Amino acid sequence: MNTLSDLISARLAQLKSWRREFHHYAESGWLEFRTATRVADELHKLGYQLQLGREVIDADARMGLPSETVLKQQEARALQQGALPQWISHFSGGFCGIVATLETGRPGPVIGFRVDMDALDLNESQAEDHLPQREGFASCNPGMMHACGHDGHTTIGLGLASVLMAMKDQLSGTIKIIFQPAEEGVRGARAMVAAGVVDDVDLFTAIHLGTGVPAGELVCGSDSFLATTKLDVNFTGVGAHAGGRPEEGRNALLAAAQATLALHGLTQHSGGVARVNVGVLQAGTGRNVVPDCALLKVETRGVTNQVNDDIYQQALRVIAGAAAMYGVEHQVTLMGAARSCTPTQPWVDFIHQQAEALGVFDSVVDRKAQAAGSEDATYMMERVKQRGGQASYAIFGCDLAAGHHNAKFDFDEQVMPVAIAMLATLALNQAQFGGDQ
Ligand SMILES: O=C(O)C[C@H](NC(=O)Cc1c[nH]c2ccccc12)C(=O)O
Repeated sequence: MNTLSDLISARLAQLKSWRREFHHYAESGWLEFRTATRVADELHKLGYQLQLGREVIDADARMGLPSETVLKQQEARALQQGALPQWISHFSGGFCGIVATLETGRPGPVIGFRVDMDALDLNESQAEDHLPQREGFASCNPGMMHACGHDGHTTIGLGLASVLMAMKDQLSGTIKIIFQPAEEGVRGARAMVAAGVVDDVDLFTAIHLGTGVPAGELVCGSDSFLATTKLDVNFTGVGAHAGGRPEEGRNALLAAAQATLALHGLTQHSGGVARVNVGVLQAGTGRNVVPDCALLKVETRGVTNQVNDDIYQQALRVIAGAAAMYGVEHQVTLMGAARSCTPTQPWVDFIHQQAEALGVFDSVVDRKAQAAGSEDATYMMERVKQRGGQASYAIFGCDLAAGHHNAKFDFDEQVMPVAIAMLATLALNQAQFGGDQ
């Protein structure tokens, strides 16, 4: 009988080829058409039961969806770039989610894994010292780049699916692998939770590679995610002749500018860390026109859901106040959201103990004080916990060529087999959970 490590070794070339394909055809959030068709096809060939598109994405719970025009254009482009036509109808319109299920037929819990598939809105470096460029697999899509490692996550999900199917006679319970769109901007997970994809999951693990964790280290229960809300604000004023009749205008630019300055003062909270960022301010149309339009792209963050909710409510008051000051209309659109969430300690302990026993890590830690980012997998974790299940977020340390969200980001591909070995071990040994650890 093949051991887990033999099965993974036999797939190293396949892993590299998948990862480089996904990297080359990078697709931003809600536009993962080519990637999703390829993932669905591989999972189908492996023999997984698939739930696709609208079955796993609640249309109304999607946040930050691109326009109909962009969705159509990008789907057409994906087809030109080799998206598989037999699968595309499931994902059409921004429904690029997949859940692969393996029912072993033997009693046991439902163990769930979540990986994400989207790229960032970023141009990839074309410098020769950037390995993906040098080796010919840099993104072919302008303004879209896998600069956070989700190409690796997608590959880890497929590799895990492949080895678990090969070992299915040794598994019990049910295995569920969730491929999520639109993690960037924290837009996709809520829609999958609303569609019920984790409602039957007893043991849940989401993953990330890199994030500054050194190569050879595993963080079993990352717990440093900030709750966050992303919002677009459109101010609508009245244009007027800036010299002749300025008093007839209603200045949307000034409202947006006033709001921006006030928003950046909103980070005081006795509950702990709070953040506000206005990342984009666009306004006006011409030098001698009182600006009648302005757009702000804003995010709030907080160490707890409560802190973020409080800051968000204050932000809404500041925005409304700034609009009122200048007599302009304003409209707020929710573009994304994520929660803070603590992993459940028994599952963190189990991952820790299984990782030590696997013996492929130099260092295994429960948690790590980290740069403060956000993650919408926290929605899934919260839902699983609500139902009495176990949930955690594991980070696989690895060497990075440059930081996340940088045009020269690249990760050492050796992390992929390590992550697959770890996650497969959890699935193989989950019957031991809750017993004598
Ligand atoms: O809010 C978002 O858009 C999600 C995005 N998420 C990440 O970057 C993932 C992440 C979370 N924590 C870390 C720490 C370092 C790198 C990346 C991360 C963020 O925080 O801006």
